Amino acid sequence: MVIKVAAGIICQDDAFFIALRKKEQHQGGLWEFPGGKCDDGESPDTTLVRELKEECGITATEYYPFKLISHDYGDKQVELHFYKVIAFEGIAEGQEGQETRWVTASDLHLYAFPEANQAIVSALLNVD
Ligand SMILES: Nc1nc2c([nH]c(=O)n2[C@H]2C[C@H](O)[C@@H](COP(=O)(O)OP(=O)(O)OP(=O)(O)O)O2)c(=O)[nH]1
Ligand SMILES: [Mg+2]
Repeated sequence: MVIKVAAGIICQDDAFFIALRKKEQHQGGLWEFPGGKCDDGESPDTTLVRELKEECGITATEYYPFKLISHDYGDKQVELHFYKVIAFEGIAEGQEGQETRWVTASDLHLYAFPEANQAIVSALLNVD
């Protein structure tokens, strides 16, 4: 079964907001763009807004689809809907005790991301 996920590449002043996945989570100990699984019948847009509120305390107001990545981790198959979030209300802060950082594109290589994110990290280096 493929797990549908929405994740937000939150952009502000040439930096991106990333969060450290908890050790006990799938792909734990690696950095991520905040987001989570779509509930049954939920659109990725709706998931994105819900998860960013829950995990980062922000309300995304302007966002657009950036890349769709399907990846098989062996134990889990995911379909990741990555969005660029270019405007939001509130201050982005980890709401679940997770470590977070604002990182420029050129510093993203200093952080270890899940395998499925490699194409995103490369695209961010080339695009912005
Ligand atoms: N959020 C997020 N998930 C990612 C990224 N890259 C990546 O491979 N994933 C994978 C890890 C997980 O298998 C899945 C997302 O699950 P999640 O743990 O964020 O889901 P959730 O927030 O609904 O968490 P939970 O309630 O199940 O704990 O997608 C990423 O950049 N952001
Ligand atoms: Mg999550």
